[in-house]
Amino acid sequence: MWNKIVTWWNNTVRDRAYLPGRQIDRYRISKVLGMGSYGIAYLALDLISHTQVVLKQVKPSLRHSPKGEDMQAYEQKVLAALSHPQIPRWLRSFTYRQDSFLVMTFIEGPTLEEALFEQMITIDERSAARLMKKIGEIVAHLHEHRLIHRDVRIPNVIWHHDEPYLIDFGLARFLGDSPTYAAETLSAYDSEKQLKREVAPSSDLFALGHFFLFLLYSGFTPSEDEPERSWEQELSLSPAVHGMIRRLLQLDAPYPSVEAFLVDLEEFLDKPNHSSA
Ligand SMILES: Nc1ncnc2c1ncn2[C@@H]1O[C@H](COP(=O)(O)OP(=O)(O)OP(=O)(O)O)[C@@H](O)[C@H]1O
Repeated sequence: MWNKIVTWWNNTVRDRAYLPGRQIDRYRISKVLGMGSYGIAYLALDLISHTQVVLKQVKPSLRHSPKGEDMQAYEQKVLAALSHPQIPRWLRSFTYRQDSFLVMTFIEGPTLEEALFEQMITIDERSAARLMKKIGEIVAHLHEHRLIHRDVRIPNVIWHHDEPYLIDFGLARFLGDSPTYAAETLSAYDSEKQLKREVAPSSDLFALGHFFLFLLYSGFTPSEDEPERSWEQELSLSPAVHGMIRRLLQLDAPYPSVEAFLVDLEEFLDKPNHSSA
C-alpha cells in the first residue's frame, strides 16, 4: 500500500509537468511532448534565438538518483559527441530552481509510428528497403562513433521532408560502458531483452530486423477467420529480403556489422524487377 501511495504522489504531485506558457530560463513551454523513463520532454520556444527546441527535465521524483541526473548527463554526453543532420543536436544544459534541463534541437514531423498507424501509410517492399537503407546509414554513423542506440524503433524515428531522423538517445551507450545504470545485470532480463540491450552492434541490428518487419506489415491485412501465423507465413517477401530479416533477427548467420547489412540492401535495390517468393 505504501508503495502505491508513493507512486501516486510522484505521478500526480511531484512529477507534474510545467504548464504551457510558463517561462523557464530563456524558454517558453509550448507543450509536453512526453514523459519518459527519467524525464519530461517539452516543446519550447527559445526566446533568444526564436527557434523551437526540446527541453528534457529530470523528473523531480528521480532527483539525485542514478536514474535522474546521471541518465541525463549521459544523454548529453551522447548527443554532444554527435554531429549528424538527422540526429538532434545538444544545445545546452542548465538548472532552473532545482530542476536539471537538457536542451536539444526540435525535429518536426510525425514519428513513423504515427505515419504508419494513424495516417495509415502503406509501404511496399522496395520502399521499405530504401527506408531501411537510410535508417541503417544513421545507425552506421553511430557505430562509427562507438555508440549503440539500443532503442531503434518506429516511434523513435521522425519523418520530415521525406527523410528519417533518429531521436531518443536515452538508452544509447558507448561501447565498453555498462548496459544498466542500477546494480542489476542484463541477466535479470529475458533473452529477447538481453539481445536488445547489449552494448554491441548486434542489438541495433536485431532492432533493425523488427523495424524492417514493422514497415513490411504496413501493407498486410489480416483475414478475419485465420489464426495468427509467423511473419514468415504471413508476409510474402522476396528471398533477398526474407534472408536479410532472418540474419538481422539472428535466425541465420548474424550480420557482423550494419555495413554488411547495407551491402545486401544496396545489392537488392540495384537489381530491378524482383519477384516475390
Ligand atoms: N529532438 C526531438 N524532436 C522532436 N520530438 C522529440 C525530440 N525528442 C523527443 N521528442 C518527442 O518527445 C517524446 C518524449 O521524448 P523522450 O526522449 O522523453 O522519449 P521517451 O521515449 O518518452 O523517453 P525515455 O527515453 O526517457 O524513455 C518522444 O516520444 C518524441 O515524440
